[in-house]
Amino acid sequence: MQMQLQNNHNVLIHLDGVEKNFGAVRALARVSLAVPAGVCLGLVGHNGAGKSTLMNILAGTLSASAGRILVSGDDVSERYGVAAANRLGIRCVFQELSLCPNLSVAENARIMHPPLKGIGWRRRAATLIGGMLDSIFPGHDIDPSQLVGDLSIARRQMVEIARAFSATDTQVRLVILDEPTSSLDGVLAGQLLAFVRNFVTGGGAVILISHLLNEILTTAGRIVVMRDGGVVADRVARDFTRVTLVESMGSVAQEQAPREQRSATAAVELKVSAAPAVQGDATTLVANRGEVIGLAGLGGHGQTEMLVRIFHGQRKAQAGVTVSGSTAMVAGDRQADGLFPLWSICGNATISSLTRLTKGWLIDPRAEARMGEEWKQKIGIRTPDMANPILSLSGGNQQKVLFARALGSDADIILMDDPMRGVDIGTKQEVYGMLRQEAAAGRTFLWYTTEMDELKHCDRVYVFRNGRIVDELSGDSIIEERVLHSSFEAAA
Ligand SMILES: Nc1ncnc2c1ncn2[C@@H]1O[C@H](COP(=O)(O)OP(=O)(O)OP(=O)(O)O)[C@@H](O)[C@H]1O
Repeated sequence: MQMQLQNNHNVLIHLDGVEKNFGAVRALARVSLAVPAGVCLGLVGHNGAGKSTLMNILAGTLSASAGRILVSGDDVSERYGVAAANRLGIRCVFQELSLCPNLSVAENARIMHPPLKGIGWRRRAATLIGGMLDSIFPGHDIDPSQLVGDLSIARRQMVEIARAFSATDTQVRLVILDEPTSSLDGVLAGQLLAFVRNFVTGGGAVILISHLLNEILTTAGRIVVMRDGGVVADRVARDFTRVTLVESMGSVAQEQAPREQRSATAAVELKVSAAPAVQGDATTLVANRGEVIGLAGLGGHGQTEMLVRIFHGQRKAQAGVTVSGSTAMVAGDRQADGLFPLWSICGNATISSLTRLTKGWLIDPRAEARMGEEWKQKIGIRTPDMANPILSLSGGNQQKVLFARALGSDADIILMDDPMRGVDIGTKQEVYGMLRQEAAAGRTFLWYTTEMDELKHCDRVYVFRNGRIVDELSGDSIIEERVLHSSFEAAA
């Protein structure tokens, strides 16, 4: 099989028996992978399975501890790195976005394209990136002269993707997309996946990493499944169903039952009442004790601002916002708003519970470690030691820590800003169960999600458009068509 792959001219690059260790952690154990041209290769696996590590080796940003890298049958392991990958036309869109926030969109494009120099380079860089944004995301509203730091996380992700596909002197042959749609709403994700299908039809190669299995099943021609640092399946996509894919990842496919209706006789206790700053009519978002309230609509239409308004409303009076109880927030942009990058995993998980963990004037380190350990087990944080740095965790495991921080706190109201970004399917199912239990015990959740499937866990859903609430759905009316209809119709 391996010989076959090496001799196959269609194979762009071949990793053979690649290993990677981070201290005592074996991230990759003898992984072999052939990347063919003209194919979208789907790469799936649980959080911490080794997907990003493998892609970093392919992109040249990490070197393997052992194993070989073959290009057109030649062993290039000794001289492989970022420069070699660039020469080969291999690009990577990393999970943690890598744009410089203090530079404009065009200037960020220039960093990847040294040929854009001399008089007028800024204009040419703007034309290059603007053109690629138009091709991938028709109708986008990103101006190449905008500062990246001023863009929402979704727009940053779009720029990063467009930059990876744009070419000057080297033809783009392989683009690695590590959870590219994690911050995009359904419409933008659809545009990207359509572009990917076109790109591979034209002979390019894409490796698509995603925890959204529908994306993988509808876009990939071949699917590779990783588990615990190894490849456990590598087959044509049509050989998989959603159920067999989940099973090969080591999880059990559970049909998501819709949330049970709350009893009509349950006592109603208002926890949050809030109107968007630009609402302009009497519509108000209302959340009662024990309710799970969804915030939906196209990305960037005021949902995050609403959550932030409620979060601040608990601390400082704000017009149109009433909050009865304490709040905790699970941030959507974990890099910018969520994590303390220099702290340990345990420190990050327990920071919102310090009052409970303090003895006298000091934090009790044993109580803190106990709480960290408890959440490690409860939510499955994959690490040998909770005292390790937070950045030693895979992206999805970092996100689990943010959940642990909020759910482990005493807050009555949990605000969640698209909180399942990068979380694997097995963990998601456990978290949904936890949310139901916590809601039944009296906690209130306000949950902005870009995943339609998650709305069925909500009691009521508010659809946002242009910063305003344009629809309120409950029970059987929480269906995708209705959400999409409201998201678009209201614009007319
Ligand atoms: N810099 C690092 N230091 C220590 N351990 C690391 C480092 N980077 C990754 N690891 C470990 O390597 C393993 C694989 O991580 P990797 O990021 O490749 O997983 P992944 O499959 O991409 O997960 P996710 O779906 O959460 O993104 C994990 O156990 C992770 O904790």
